[in-house]
This record gives sequence, C-alpha cells and structure tokens, in this order.
Amino acid sequence: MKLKVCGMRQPDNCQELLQKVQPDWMGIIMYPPSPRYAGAADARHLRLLDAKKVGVFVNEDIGKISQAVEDFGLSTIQLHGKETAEETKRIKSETGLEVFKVFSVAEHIDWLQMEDYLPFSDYFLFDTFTKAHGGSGKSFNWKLLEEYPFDKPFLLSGGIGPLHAAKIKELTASLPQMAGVDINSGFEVSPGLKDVSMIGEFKNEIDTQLKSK
Ligand SMILES: O=C(O)c1ccccc1NCC(=O)[C@H](O)[C@H](O)COP(=O)(O)O
Repeated sequence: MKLKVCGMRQPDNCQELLQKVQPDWMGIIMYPPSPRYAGAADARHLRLLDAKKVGVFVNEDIGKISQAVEDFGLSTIQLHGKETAEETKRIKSETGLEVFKVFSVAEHIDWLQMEDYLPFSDYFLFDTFTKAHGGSGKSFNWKLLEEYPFDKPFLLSGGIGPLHAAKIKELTASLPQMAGVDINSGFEVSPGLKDVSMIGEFKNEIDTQLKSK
C-alpha cells in the first residue's frame, strides 16, 4: 500500500520522516493561503531531499508550476483545484512529470466528469470538499468509492487518522484500484509539523494488514 505524507516543510522533520518511514511521496503545499505553505526559503532545503516530492497546486499558472518544479526538484504535480482536463493535459505534457488529479467529494461523486482526465493523470486522488481546498481533517463518505468505475489507480485522502487502518483494509480488499493513502493533519503536532512515530506505527499497521499491495 502506497503512502503519501502531505504538508511537509521543516528540515529536521522531513529528514526524520525519510529516515524512519520512507513514504512513497512527500507532499509540499504550494498554495499560499495554506498554513502548510512552503515558500522560497523552504525550497533551499527541500530541493536537496532524496525523495519523490509532490507539489500541491490549486488553480496555479503553468509558469509558476514549472518554476516550482525547478526550485523544489519536484517529481509529481498534484492538481488540487478546478483544473480542466485540457489544463491537466498541458501541465502533464509541459512538465513530463507524474500527475495526481484531485477530486473533492461532497455528497456524491460525478464519475462521468473524470473520464476526460484519465489519459493525463497517473493517479486520481479523492479528498473531502472544503472551501480551503485541502487539509480539512474531515473524511467524506468512503462508501461512495464502492462504485468506482475505472482501472486508474487512486489514493484515498481527507481526514485520515491513526484509527483508520482497519477501515482502510476493508476498503482496499474490495477496491483493488485503491493504490494507497494520503495523510496530513491527522498526524500533525502543528500545521506542517508531523509526528513521525505516529506515522511509522500507522504505516506498519497498514503494511501488515495489506501485505499484497
Ligand atoms: O494541506 C493543506 O493545507 C492543503 C491546502 C490546500 C490544498 C491542499 C492541501 N493539502 C493537500 C493534501 O493532499 C492533503 O493531504 C489532503 O487535503 C488531506 O488533508 P487532511 O484532511 O488534513 O488529511
């Protein structure tokens, strides 16, 4: 089971996470209003980290995305706003990087609107709808994913905490397209600072329960 730890920023915290947990991806928030926003000063140390780094963008200009790819040494672009399929296509082709397209879930999921994104997204990511776009700490109704109609792998996100390991196991057993989880505020000491021990325990738990992924 793949693990993305989002909202990383502080040098010691990033190093500790990489040494002790080795997540598949480390998310860096490129959206200035977020309390987890990482700016130019953070790029100086984040660019040196030997990890797959996901830049999380909200309706961002392609020029700024390309600059951030250089400044932070990104491996992956996460599009967390209302980016169209055409914009997603352009960002994918201009950067040549892995792309996660996010769909924010409120009461229901419109599967049809996702079809256009299939060729330009390496993973879909489902997060809880919030006016702040992400990092809400709230879960959506995961049962909605039982109707997931595509082969495209996806990551589950939104309000995941240490007590969700068993529930995640149940979900992934019936949904092989669920490739992993994205965790954030449920494992924080304060915005942008993670409790690495807690993440390590959670990873062990989902890995033992999900040996096949
Ligand atoms: O984390 C943020 O502050 C954030 C702000 C704006 C857009 C996206 C943001 N986070 C992106 C993520 O991938 C988070 O992991 C995801 O929203 C889940 O967060 P949480 O509900 O805190 O687990």
